[in-house]
Amino acid sequence: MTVQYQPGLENVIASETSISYLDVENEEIVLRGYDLIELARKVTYLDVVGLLLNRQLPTPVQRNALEEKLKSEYSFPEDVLSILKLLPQKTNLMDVLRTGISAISGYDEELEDRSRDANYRKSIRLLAKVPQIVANGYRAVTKQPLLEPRKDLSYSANFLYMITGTVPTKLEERVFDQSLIVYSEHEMPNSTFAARVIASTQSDIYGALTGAVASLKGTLHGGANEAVMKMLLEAGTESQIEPLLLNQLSRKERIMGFGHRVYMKKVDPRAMLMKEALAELVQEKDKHELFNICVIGENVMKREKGLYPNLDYYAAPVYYLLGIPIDLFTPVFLAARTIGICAHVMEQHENNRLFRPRVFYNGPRGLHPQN
Ligand SMILES: CC(=O)SCCNC(=O)CCNC(=O)[C@H](O)C(C)(C)COP(=O)(O)OP(=O)(O)OC[C@H]1O[C@@H](n2cnc3c(N)ncnc32)[C@H](O)[C@@H]1OP(=O)(O)O
Ligand SMILES: O=C([O-])CC(=O)C(=O)O
Repeated sequence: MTVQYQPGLENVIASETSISYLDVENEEIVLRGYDLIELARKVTYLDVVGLLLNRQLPTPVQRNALEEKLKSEYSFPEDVLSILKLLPQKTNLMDVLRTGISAISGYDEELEDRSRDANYRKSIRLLAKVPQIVANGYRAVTKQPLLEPRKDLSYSANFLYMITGTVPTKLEERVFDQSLIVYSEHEMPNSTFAARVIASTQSDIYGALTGAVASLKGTLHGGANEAVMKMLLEAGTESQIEPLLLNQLSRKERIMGFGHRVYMKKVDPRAMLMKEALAELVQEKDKHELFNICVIGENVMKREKGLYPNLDYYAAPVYYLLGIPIDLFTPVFLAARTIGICAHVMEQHENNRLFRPRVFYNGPRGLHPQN
C-alpha cells in the first residue's frame, strides 16, 4: 500500500472522535454537537466540562453536583507543594506544571486503572488539582505565600483568585470563565495528539497530560499567548505596533498570535469572542489603548500577510488585564485544556489502536562496518 508522506501530518486524519471538529467551511467549532462559541456565550466552563465528560450538557442540578464533586477533590498533597518549592526560581512555569502533574500521579490510588469509570474519576481529580499546581506552583517558585482553594467561590473565580490573590469582579469572573471555555477543547492540536499517542500504549492519563504540557509549551502552540503579550508590551503605544510588526516581517520572523494550521487564511472564531471580551474589559479598566494596539496589529497582519489572529492573540491581553502574570498564560491554557485532553485519553483508551506510523527513509543503505 502506498501512503503519501505529509510533513507535519498536515490534513491527515489521525483519529475517529465524537469530541470535537473544526468545521472551517462553516466557521464552526463543533463540541459534541454544539457550537463552542454559542456555548461560551450561554453556559459556564463547568457545563462544558460536564458535556465533554458525559457527552451531554448537564442540567443545573447535575452541574451543581459536578461542582460539589470537584470541590471535594480540592485536597492537595503537601509533599508535592514541597517539591515545587524546591524548584529553582527561574524554572519555566510550564515545567513547574509538568513536574507537578507528574508528581501528583503517585497519590492517585487508581493510577493504573484504564476503565472509563476510573478515568472519569481521575479527570475530576485532575480538574480539581491542576489549577492549584498552576497557581501555587507559581507562588512556590516565586517565594510568595501559597493559597488554599476557596470553596465559597465558583470553580473559575477560585482559579483566578488563587493566581492573583484577589477575588475577581463579576465581569472578570465571566470573562475568565469564557476564556476557559474557548481554550477547553480544539480537536487534534499537537498537545492532544501527543496525549493520545501516549495513551495509545495503554499508558496512564497523568502521563498523557504531562506529555501534553511539554507540547503546549512551544511557541508554535500554546506558548504563543505569552509571546503575544511581550510583543504588545514592547510596542507599548498605538503608533509603535505597525513599525514593530513591519520590522519583524521584513526580517521574515513569525508574528505570534497569527496564523493557524487549520484556519490559516480564515478567522479563528475563538479569537473574535476574546476580542469582544477584551472590549468589555478595557471599558471597566479604562485601558482603551491596549485594545486599539491589538486592532491595529490585526489590521496590519491582514493587509501585509492575509493572516488572521488566532485565539492566543486576543486571550493574551485579556489575561493581562485580569492580572495574570505573563509567565502563567500558557499554564492557564493547559489548565483549561485539561478537560479536553482527559476526554481524548478516555476515548483513546475505550477504542484503542496503538499509534505507530512509518517513515519516508532518505538515509543511506548498504553500508558495512570496517573491521
Ligand atoms: C492556540 C494555538 O496554539 S494557535 C497557534 C499559536 N501559535 C502562533 O501563533 C505562532 C505563530 N503562528 C505560526 O507560527 C503558524 O501560523 C502556525 C505554527 C500556527 C501554523 O503553521 P503552519 O501550518 O506550519 O503554516 P506554515 O508555516 O506552512 O505557514 C504558511 C505560510 O504562512 C506564513 N505564516 C504563518 N504564520 C505566520 C505568522 N504567524 N507570521 C508570519 N508568517 C506566518 C509562513 O511563513 C508561510 O509563508 P510562506 O508560504 O511564504 O513560507
Ligand atoms: O488547534 C491547534 O492546532 C492549536 C489550537 O488552536 C489549540 O490547541 O487551541
